[in-house]
Amino acid sequence: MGEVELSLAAVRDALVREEDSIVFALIERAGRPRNAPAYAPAGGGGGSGGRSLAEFFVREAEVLHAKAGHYQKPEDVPFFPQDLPPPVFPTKGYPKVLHSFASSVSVNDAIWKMYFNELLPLFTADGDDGNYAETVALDFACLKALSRRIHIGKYVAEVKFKDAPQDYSPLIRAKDTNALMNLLTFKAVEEKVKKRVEKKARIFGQNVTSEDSADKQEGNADDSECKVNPEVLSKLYDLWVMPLTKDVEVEYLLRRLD
Ligand SMILES: C=C(O[C@@H]1C=C(C(=O)O)C=C[C@H]1O)C(=O)O
Repeated sequence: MGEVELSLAAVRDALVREEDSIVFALIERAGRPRNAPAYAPAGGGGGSGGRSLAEFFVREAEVLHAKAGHYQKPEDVPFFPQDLPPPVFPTKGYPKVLHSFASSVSVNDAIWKMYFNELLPLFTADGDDGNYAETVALDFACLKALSRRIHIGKYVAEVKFKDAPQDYSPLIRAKDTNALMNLLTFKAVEEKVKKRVEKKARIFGQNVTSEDSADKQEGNADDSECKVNPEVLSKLYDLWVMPLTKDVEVEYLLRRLD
């Protein structure tokens, strides 16, 4: 997010753009089999600290990204924030449109568990091709795209609060999590989001040849030919991405009047 003027339409546009990154990242990861050894804790020694290759990779990658100036914005949240180094180069700063605590709101632990325990088995084929280093780099791309999308929920919450402080403030003071959740939920929007990500998976994930029929170009490819099953995208959003985005919204709102 870079805009100073926030509107719900602009924030929703940002969420729509993130869908493309998520669908493409999943398509890329689905090009490899499960590769389970990349997720098994390593034996001691060898510099791994006993961690799995996946965890080792994300920790080391985040150190590099932090040095390059990443993780300054509230929607860019590291999975391992402890002891990250400061940027080595000057960063430009960003417009502060959120409450100052925004950067500390994180649901990355839940995203991490969901990704490795629930999602990976749904969209990767059983198997082991030995390409572990490539595999964990692709996992990092998936995790980053998911985390960014979900933490944009902070901006969604800020806009919703600004649009109706009289509705949100009493619920925030009463710490009424359920009522806040109901107030910020738009079921009709959620249904559209699910349909759209499913369609994106169908269109982005088809095999394109120079002889494609018009049908295929309109997204009517057979689902079994898609690189990621489109229903997995709809399920991912329904069960995890949207609920976690709303958890971010609630967590942000609960502290909005501090
Ligand atoms: C993000 C929003 O808040 C909620 C969460 C949604 C989502 O994660 O896509 C969609 C609608 C709302 O229930 C929104 O209103 O756009």
